[in-house]
Amino acid sequence: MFRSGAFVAEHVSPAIDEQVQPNGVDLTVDVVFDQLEPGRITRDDKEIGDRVARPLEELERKDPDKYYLPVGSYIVRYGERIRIPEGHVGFVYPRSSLMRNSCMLNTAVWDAGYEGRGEGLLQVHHDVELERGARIAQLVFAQADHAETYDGSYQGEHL
Ligand SMILES: O=c1ccn([C@H]2C[C@H](O)[C@@H](COP(=O)(O)OP(=O)(O)OP(=O)(O)O)O2)c(=O)[nH]1
Repeated sequence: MFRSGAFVAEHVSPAIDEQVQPNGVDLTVDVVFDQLEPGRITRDDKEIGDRVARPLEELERKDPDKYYLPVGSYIVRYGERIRIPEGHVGFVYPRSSLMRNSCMLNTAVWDAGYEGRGEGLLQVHHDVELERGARIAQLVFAQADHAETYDGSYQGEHL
């Protein structure tokens, strides 16, 4: 069973009223990164390629609160601290207005016990303007059995 947005909001901070939806909580964009170098995934380890935060303003359109993103792919860090409670698994979907603007957010599984400010893969298929702090995604919780809780290398990231 998927939980209500009000329940999800108890595990997301900050979560103002505007972010709380019937079935989940909207997440905002905090930082957008360009990946600079290849990463590496081996049988027993992984390495994240170097990245750099994109500037918040561009030469011709000075507005320090906005990202102007040309077609490409980017890593985004969400603005909220997220905690996945025991007995649950989290999923993040793009906000439909993002998708309707030819952009997509690719996401993975959010494990029970994880806590941090997570990341997503933003695919921009048509240039787009995103204000820092704008809502771009929605987190939902499903109830789930599990043996252990998350204890990986991303635990506590960006808190
Ligand atoms: O779109 C997502 C999905 C998950 N996470 C967070 C929550 C999740 O619990 C954690 C680790 O995800 P996963 O287990 O898929 O990553 P991994 O590459 O297997 O890392 P580890 O070896 O630490 O398990 O990353 C995100 O930030 N973004």
